[in-house]
Amino acid sequence: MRLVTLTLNPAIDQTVTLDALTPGSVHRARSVWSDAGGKGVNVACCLADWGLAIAATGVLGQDNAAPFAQLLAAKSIDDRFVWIPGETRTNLKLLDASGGDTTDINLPGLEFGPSTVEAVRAVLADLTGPGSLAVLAGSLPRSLGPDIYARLTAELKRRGARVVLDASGPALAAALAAGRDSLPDAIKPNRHELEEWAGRPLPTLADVLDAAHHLQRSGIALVCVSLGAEGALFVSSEGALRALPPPTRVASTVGAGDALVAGLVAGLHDGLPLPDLARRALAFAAGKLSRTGANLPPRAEVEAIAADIQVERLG
Ligand SMILES: Nc1ncnc2c1ncn2[C@@H]1O[C@H](COP(=O)(O)OP(=O)(O)O)[C@@H](O)[C@H]1O
Ligand SMILES: O=P(O)(O)OC[C@H]1O[C@](O)(COP(=O)(O)O)[C@@H](O)[C@@H]1O
Repeated sequence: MRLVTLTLNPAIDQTVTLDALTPGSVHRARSVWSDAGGKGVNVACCLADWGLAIAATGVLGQDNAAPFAQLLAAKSIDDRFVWIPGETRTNLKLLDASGGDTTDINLPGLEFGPSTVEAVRAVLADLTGPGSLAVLAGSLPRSLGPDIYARLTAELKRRGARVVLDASGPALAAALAAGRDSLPDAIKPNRHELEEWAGRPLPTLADVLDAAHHLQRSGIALVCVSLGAEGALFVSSEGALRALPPPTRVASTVGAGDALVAGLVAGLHDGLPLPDLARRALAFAAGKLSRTGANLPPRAEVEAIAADIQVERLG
């Protein structure tokens, strides 16, 4: 199965560790480090660590290319990015050492026009066909309309590929408003993104489950809702279940959602039944949490984490 990820708005994640984050005051950082990332890049990194052959495409700036070129080469990811003049954005991640919380400041990113979109579409057309799987992930540059994921999903589906979508806001809403044949095969909103789509708060697990069921019945084969430290909920034709994260030493939560998506893809790749797929997804997230950057522990360690993950059937 050919696997490809798309990142239209990648980022260099600059993580700044502070003793404590106090808005409005001067901080002296304890440490700072940078990781080339962005949602599809991170998914590709985790899948490469797991041992799958993977291509990554999207749009990157030529002026700060080195960290991405090095990362993709180091992980043997097939680099199919479209490189354009300018700098890929840097996103700030403020890690508060007192409580362990991370505050994300995500910048808008490089803008580009229709000819760059055409170049990306051509790469996707070249990389996908019947049996392939594409992950479309992350925010969109401001120069693009919110229907880009909906259009790309429809094209990929027509070509016989499966689509996993990790998006938010209007881009997610547009993709979920498509006709049944053009819907993504799997989505992974977090609770907040699902609430935005639903247009109402979803305070209880039953509320989240209702919204996820609604989406699954509308034609999305697999709906996974990530719930941070509370784990994740999975709904497919096999039923609904919740998986609980194992006790984990958290080095960085940045990219945990992307690792979860990578675990879903690895599970879909192997045709796992829903409970095992959920365990694998949570194990990818837990494995990544123990490390900085989009890095997984060795495969045997991830498998051992998966074996211990508690899964409970819902409703
Ligand atoms: N603080 C945490 N403790 C344990 N597991 C976590 C924590 N934060 C995230 N996770 C794991 O990572 C997954 C994705 O995290 P989440 O924050 O929901 O994603 P996103 O970054 O997309 O919002 C969760 O489903 C959970 O398994
Ligand atoms: O594409 P967006 O939504 O702007 O998010 C980009 C950010 O999300 C990340 O991919 C991390 O995402 P998660 O923590 O949700 O897994 C970072 O690498 C990047 O800074």
